[in-house]
Amino acid sequence: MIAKIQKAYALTTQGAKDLVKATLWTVAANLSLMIPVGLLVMALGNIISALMTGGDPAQGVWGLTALSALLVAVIYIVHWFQYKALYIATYQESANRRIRLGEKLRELPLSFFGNRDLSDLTATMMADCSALEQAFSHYVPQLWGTVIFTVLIAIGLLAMDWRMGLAVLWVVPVAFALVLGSRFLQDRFSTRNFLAKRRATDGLQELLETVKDIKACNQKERYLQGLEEKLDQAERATIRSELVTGSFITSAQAFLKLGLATTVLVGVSLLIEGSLDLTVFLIYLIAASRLYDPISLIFMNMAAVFSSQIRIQRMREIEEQAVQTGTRECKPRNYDIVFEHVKFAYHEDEGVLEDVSFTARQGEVTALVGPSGGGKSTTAKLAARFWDVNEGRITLGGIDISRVEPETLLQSFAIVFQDVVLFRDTIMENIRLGRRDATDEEVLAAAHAAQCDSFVQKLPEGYDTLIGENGATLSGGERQRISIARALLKDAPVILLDEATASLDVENETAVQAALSGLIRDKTVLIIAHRMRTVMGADKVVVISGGKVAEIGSPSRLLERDGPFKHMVALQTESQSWSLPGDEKC
Ligand SMILES: Nc1ncnc2c1ncn2[C@@H]1O[C@H](COP(=O)(O)OP(=O)(O)OP(=O)(O)O)[C@@H](O)[C@H]1O
Repeated sequence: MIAKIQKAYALTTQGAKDLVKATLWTVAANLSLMIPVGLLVMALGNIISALMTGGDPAQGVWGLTALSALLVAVIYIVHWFQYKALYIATYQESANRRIRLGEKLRELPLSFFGNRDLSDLTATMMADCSALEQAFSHYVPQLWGTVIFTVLIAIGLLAMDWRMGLAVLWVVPVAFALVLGSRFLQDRFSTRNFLAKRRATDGLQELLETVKDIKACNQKERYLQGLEEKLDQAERATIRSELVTGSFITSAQAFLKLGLATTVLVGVSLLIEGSLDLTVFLIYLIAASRLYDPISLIFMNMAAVFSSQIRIQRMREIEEQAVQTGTRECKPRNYDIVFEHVKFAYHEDEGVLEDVSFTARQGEVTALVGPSGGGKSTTAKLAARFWDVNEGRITLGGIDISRVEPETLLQSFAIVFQDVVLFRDTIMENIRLGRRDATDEEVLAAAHAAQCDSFVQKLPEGYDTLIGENGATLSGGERQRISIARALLKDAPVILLDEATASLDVENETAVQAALSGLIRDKTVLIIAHRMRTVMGADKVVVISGGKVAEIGSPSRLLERDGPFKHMVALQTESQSWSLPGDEKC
């Protein structure tokens, strides 16, 4: 049963067990709320029998008061346990769910992120987790707890007097049928509502991320119009969904109240007939007045649980994604990277690389060059197993990298991308990301070698200065120097440089290149370069064009041929002499 609950609600084993516990405590809490009804019936029974027999109606009042005090304590204790089981366990599960999701995301291949909208993923991590937290602390255990409680009470009512039991209970299955029968409609409208809201949130996030470009293109009005439309759609979808759910739930709740009328009618006729005791009648009247409220609550909880299904489904989708696996030991005989007939596509039928074969040797700089969109970055990222190849294989020192667990493999790589990611932390900690256990002295030495000193010294607290989100307060060149410092600190045997010095001015570029030459000694260096100046010092050039290897050789050998490399060099030399129209006059 635990396994089924776990699957149905995307919970951990402990979460499923806690859910059962919370449900049982909810049953106990609901049953404990019937204690006052029992006490009331006892008190009324005493008074009625005293009045009928001419005795003292106040007789036994102290005993009843003492019993009431005891039972209030019982109610309190039961509710305290219910609270603990409901909330503390749920929040614990919610924390576990977030950690589990985070762990899962860490293990997922980048292909997963390429196919998913990142704001949608953030929403799953934040909004879906919070909504499920609410569902599991409020709705699900309450729902099942109240269902079990209702069944128990119904059995009791039918057993005591089946005629009165039926008079109270006949409305329950009809009202349930109304809510369950409308589930299809409720699901449909709540899914539409969910998707419309998600589109509006995505639109809003996109606006915030691209506000600079929208303003620069003077498209503010057009963009805001689109966003307004999305917000309107979300509003309409919410109203429709609430209307559909509300109509069915309220109708079912109103229908339940008919039971009170039938209880009175049947009870009074049975009393007149003389086949029903007055105390029993009172018990049914009180029971009917207390029973319908929890059932109404069941209907509301059912609607909330139905609308949580889409979130549970999304959570399950992520949890069931296949992860990249492999051995946790990687001892290559050297650090040569060999591409053997590699074929790769990000999406089916959209091939990016086709039969790519080359070797990047340890101790050499291998430059990947070629036209934009040709597949250079893809090639470099495949070497670090960011994705798995579709055909062929890539080896590191003879080991097929698809057999090595990605995190283990990445220990051998230091990577400097074009788009540097920085965290809202001090510069010191941003550099330490290269090697968590590095001492302050080692971090400072790496920063110095990457030419960070010149701009860090101008910051108010030097290396302890906090930088804004993704280093928004730093220039492109400064961000790149921090990224190079990270790579220097990591000091890994394989280095991937994606146009690492692209954002630097000539002075800094020369200095950083000097630092990089120290870093790359005896290592396998795969560099993606757009500027031919960077490439000329490489040992080998691999020209990748249209996803295929167009040429391989040393820069000097390739320059002797009349191939694509020579053509690219000629084009770039030509473009260097290009100037803005009118410059000549200055
Ligand atoms: N994450 C991705 N998902 C889908 N397609 C992608 C992804 N990254 C790149 N592509 C596509 O793969 C092709 C090769 O891209 P890649 O970035 O490897 O080229 P590149 O030679 O490095 O280009 P550039 O010099 O402009 O950086 C392009 O058509 C690109 O649109």
